[in-house]
Amino acid sequence: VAMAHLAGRLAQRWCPSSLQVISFPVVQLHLNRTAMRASQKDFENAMNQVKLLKKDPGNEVKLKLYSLYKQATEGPCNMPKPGVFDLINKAKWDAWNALGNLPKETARQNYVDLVSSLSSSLESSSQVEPGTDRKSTGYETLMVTSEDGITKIMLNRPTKKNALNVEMYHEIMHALKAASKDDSAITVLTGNGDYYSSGNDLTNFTDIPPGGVEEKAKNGAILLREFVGCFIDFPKPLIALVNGPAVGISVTLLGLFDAVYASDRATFHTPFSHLGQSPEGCSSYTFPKIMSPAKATEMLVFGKKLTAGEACAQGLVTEVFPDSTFQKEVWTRLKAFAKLPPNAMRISKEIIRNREKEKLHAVNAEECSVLQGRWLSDECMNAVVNFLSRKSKL
Ligand SMILES: CCCCCCCCCC/C=C\CC(=O)SCCNC(=O)CCNC(=O)[C@H](O)C(C)(C)COP(=O)(O)OP(=O)(O)OC[C@H]1O[C@@H](n2cnc3c(N)ncnc32)[C@H](O)[C@@H]1OP(=O)(O)O
Repeated sequence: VAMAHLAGRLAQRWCPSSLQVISFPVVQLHLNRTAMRASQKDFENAMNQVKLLKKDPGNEVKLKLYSLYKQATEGPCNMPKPGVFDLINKAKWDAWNALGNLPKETARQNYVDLVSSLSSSLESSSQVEPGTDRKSTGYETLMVTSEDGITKIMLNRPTKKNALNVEMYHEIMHALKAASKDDSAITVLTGNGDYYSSGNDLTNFTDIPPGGVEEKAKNGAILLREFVGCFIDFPKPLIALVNGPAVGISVTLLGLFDAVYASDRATFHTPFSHLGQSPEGCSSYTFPKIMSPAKATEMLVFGKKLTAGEACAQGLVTEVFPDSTFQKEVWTRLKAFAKLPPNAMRISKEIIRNREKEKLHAVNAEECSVLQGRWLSDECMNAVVNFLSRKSKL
């Protein structure tokens, strides 16, 4: 009740038609002109574009804009944390602080990318006919952009370390289906902020439907099976850019990608036993094949966390880059890949992957059915309650 009350107060303060939160970084603009680099002009243009947005992009996006602006202009957050009752400033502080040591240049680039995706999605969503699926143009939990033959799907809940809530599962499926049909040659999945993803959002376990926990677990297994199925069936080269730590399902899915590039800040952690759960994303099959059964056991059963270098040595990661040059180096490479003949790439992927597809779907079905049982276990319920009560979320 207290949380709902706080959320209500927050919404009331942030829902006026003006872009209250957005206007904050704009009026506080103090550009350090000596530190200008190539993208400074894009950054300034993006700030101007923000002022011209016709639709309110929502609080989550406004916080993101705010935090990227602060990171890009001032660097990592070193302000004292506002008190718990100073809701707006605390939310802003949290968003900024969540960016950790993200380099100023990357923050500036992310700000520009975010504004560009907002401008196109909010403009075109105002043109769609009534009844058209809004998610084909605007996403709540993702930033999807397409240029230079590359569709980029960016997980965009940085203040929650890009944890996958139910909406995000649906939006990723939607974005993958759209990417499989668009005219891009390759598709990239990455994370916004300091994390790639912290895996399944543990609050997914909290809203219990009238049918009780059994119904919840059954629906979860159906959703998970469909979600992983989209990765198994994805027809174009699918590349993960692991920009920071990855946990749980965001790690296991990597076995279904065609290439995995990682920053040296990334770590790979699948604490399934700690959570009373079991492997998914076909990892019970792909990981032993990729890295040997014993190494897979260390990760999937004992929850050993790997560094990017270790994950690369074990074949889960294709190549590791220093964080400071990660974005520049991988995007140069991806742009070159995207110029290759797209049909040849599809066909080559098909011949590499297709003979495994049936097996992967069978593994996926089995893993989901086992997990459905795990979600009802005391071990799992206790682990979720422990995480959520860590900061009095329950
Ligand atoms: C039964 C129905 C299910 C329906 C769904 C079906 C599909 C499920 C399929 C997959 C099942 C499981 C696979 C997995 O992915 S298991 C792995 C789950 N993830 C975790 O256990 C990670 C939990 N998070 C953490 O341990 C830490 O947050 C962190 C990632 C190590 C970061 O620590 P930090 O100290 O740097 O930051 P922190 O303050 O904790 O986090 C910032 C805010 O983000 C929230 N948050 C982070 N991760 C999650 C998460 N996975 N779920 C929910 N919330 C998360 C965190 O609570 C903070 O929020 P706030 O600022 O306090 O509000």
